[in-house]
Amino acid sequence: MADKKVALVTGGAQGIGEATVRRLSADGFAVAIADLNLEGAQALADDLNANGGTAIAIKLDVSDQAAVDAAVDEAAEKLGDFNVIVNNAGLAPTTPVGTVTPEQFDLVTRVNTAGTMWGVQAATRKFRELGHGGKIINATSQAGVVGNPNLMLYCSTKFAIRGITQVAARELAPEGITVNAYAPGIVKTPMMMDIAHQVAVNAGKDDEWGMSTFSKDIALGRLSEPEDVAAGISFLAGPDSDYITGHTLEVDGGMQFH
Ligand SMILES: NC(=O)C1=CN([C@@H]2O[C@H](COP(=O)(O)OP(=O)(O)OC[C@H]3O[C@@H](n4cnc5c(N)ncnc54)[C@H](O)[C@@H]3O)[C@@H](O)[C@H]2O)C=CC1
Ligand SMILES: CC(=O)C(C)=O
Repeated sequence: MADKKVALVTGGAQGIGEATVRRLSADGFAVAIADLNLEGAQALADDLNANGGTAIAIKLDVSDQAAVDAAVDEAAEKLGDFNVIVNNAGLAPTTPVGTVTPEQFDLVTRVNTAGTMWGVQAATRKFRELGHGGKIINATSQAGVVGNPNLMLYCSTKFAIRGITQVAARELAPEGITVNAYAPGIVKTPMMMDIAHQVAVNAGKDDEWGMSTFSKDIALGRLSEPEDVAAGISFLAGPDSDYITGHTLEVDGGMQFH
């Protein structure tokens, strides 16, 4: 048995994933950073290992089911246990109605929806092998709770991820496995900068204007830092959330109330 609990974070090399890796490491987890961007993941692992943490980097494309299985196996073998998966990797192209192509549909659905499903299945298999429960945490979005203009394809995957979360939560509860999701709002990451840029280009405006169009509905009056979301994920990964499953934690500064 490892002396630290073990978490794997997909898309962990930048943005919300990086903040989550840093937060879970500070919480005492050994962390596997699984990302398409191996160089970024390795640099982050090196930084954590040099500062008292325990981390490994794994090159992973979450749309490849066998690769997700192998990443979970590698994390468990090298870090000595497996307790939490954060299915965080995702793609968010701007797709006004009329612009989605079959190729784009396949790519985004394979990464966001299938990638999450492969993560849920791989973690479940590993928890069963190890003979203990665990925590599965999936990235949805405020755009998985309400439809967002210009994000039809992305929204379809983020709504689907809430469905995956609820089904898995009901099925896996008897095995001591909880399954929850987090729904960030507008977070200052490379993904969000790209969306704001695209919206600005379409309107003939600058990036600052593009980002400001997203901030007007936030009750708390500021955009989200990646660390705000990581704090919510830390709660879902830790013991204080043991009696919560099938839930979507909206970490969005109050973008919608229902
Ligand atoms: N930034 C935001 O405002 C919001 C983000 N989210 C969700 O949070 C999650 C993280 O978002 P950000 O940090 O903003 O994204 P980001 O684009 O800044 O970072 C994503 C990371 O995932 C990796 N990645 C991309 N495709 C991958 C694949 N096929 N396999 C493995 N790794 C892959 C990238 O290399 C990158 O390191 C995503 O699921 C996103 O949909 C949800 C709501 C708002
Ligand atoms: C990227 C995203 O999830 C938004 C804009 O809600």
